[in-house]
Amino acid sequence: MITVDEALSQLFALAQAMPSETVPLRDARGRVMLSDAVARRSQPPFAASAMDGYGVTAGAAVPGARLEVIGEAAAGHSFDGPVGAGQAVRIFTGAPVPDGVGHVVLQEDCTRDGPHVTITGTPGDNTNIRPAGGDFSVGDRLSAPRRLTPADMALLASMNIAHVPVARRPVVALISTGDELVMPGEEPGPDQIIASNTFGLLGLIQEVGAEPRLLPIARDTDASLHMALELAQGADVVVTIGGASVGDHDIVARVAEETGMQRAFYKIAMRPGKPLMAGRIGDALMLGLPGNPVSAMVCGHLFLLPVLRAMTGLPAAPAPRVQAVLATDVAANGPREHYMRAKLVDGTVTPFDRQDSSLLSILSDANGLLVRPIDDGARQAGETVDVVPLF
Ligand SMILES: Nc1nc2c(c(=O)[nH]1)N[C@H]1C(S)=C(S)[C@@H](COP(=O)(O)OP(=O)(O)OC[C@H]3O[C@@H](n4cnc5c(N)ncnc54)[C@H](O)[C@@H]3O)O[C@H]1N2
Ligand code: MOO
Repeated sequence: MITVDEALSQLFALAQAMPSETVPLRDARGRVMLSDAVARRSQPPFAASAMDGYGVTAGAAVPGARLEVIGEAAAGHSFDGPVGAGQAVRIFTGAPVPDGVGHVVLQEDCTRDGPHVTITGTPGDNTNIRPAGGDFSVGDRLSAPRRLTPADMALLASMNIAHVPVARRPVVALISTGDELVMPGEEPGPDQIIASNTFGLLGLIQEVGAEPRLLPIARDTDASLHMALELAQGADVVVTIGGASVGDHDIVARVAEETGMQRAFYKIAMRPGKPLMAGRIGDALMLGLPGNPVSAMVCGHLFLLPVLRAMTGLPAAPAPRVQAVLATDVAANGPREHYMRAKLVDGTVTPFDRQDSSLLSILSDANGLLVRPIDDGARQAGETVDVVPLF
């Protein structure tokens, strides 16, 4: 058995980088931008008013000043002439600030009478003027690689970038295996259960912006699994679920190898998730996940997602961890790294009492995996531990 870290390094070495494609900004949410975006303009492109009010010279922003209103500036409608001593311009939020204006006095601090305005309040030190380029300037960069957030999309739009070079979404073929499985909505026989892992993994794959391809459930026969693997051709990653262990019906490793899979490793010193296998099958990376529902999902978080991120150009890094304070004592750990389903609240982590790898209700309740290193001693409440946050 190899360690989780060793397995992850091998997976990163096996993972192929996705080619770049250009997408319209409207389709860029969640995609990984592959090269720096360079601002094509400054924002704001001109000194802009931050408030509705009156633009006056710097010296005129004093209580009692009475000024002649010589024009109006609104967003999209600038006032061209300069503004001098004794003059004011009616101005609105977002309008270019005319030459000569050093202060925008809030209209709440002004009283208008016909062609004049009197400052009746106290303007204060804030000029209410946003300097040109105060947000960003031409040539400023949004650095790549990065997974584009809604805020990034707004920033790119503001930089006048309409198309973005992004990594192609990795296509992930998902093959559940087992005679006992039926799809949700179907009528299971008395000895059957619903293929749940498929949907948990589908969600994880979607979460990182990859493209799941749900294949029919493969039955526990060579022919059925061969057919499923054939249908997976063209995918960038082939994920099988179940049939990875040592039972008579656990045929995935053998059949995949007959199909040309070159195995990189099999079995990890971890709990849950021990019978994980990986290799290459044709041009694709193959990940054979254990069938126990929680094992499959934990392997999804710890291996599949980091690999998909790396394939799209993000740094090859393990699942992010945070530190938390143990709420309860935990017993010494054994020779496998243990990822305990746990609840993380305000920096304090509590493992669930029941840790069986079949318990999806517990996994659904959990929002973190408490990491117990190999042969870690007993730990007391109050000690600091690592937690992999779940989503
Ligand atoms: N003698 C041994 N038995 C087992 C070992 C071992 O080392 N020696 N390892 C155990 C561990 S750990 C795990 S994990 C499981 C993994 O086994 P498989 O990958 O072969 O999975 P299956 O046997 O096919 O299924 C296990 C369990 O999960 C259910 N399952 C499978 N696929 C799905 C799915 N898509 N959705 C929902 N549930 C699924 C399946 O019905 C079984 O109940 O092996 C242990 N055994
Ligand atoms: O490793 Mo199994 O995944 O412990 O249930």
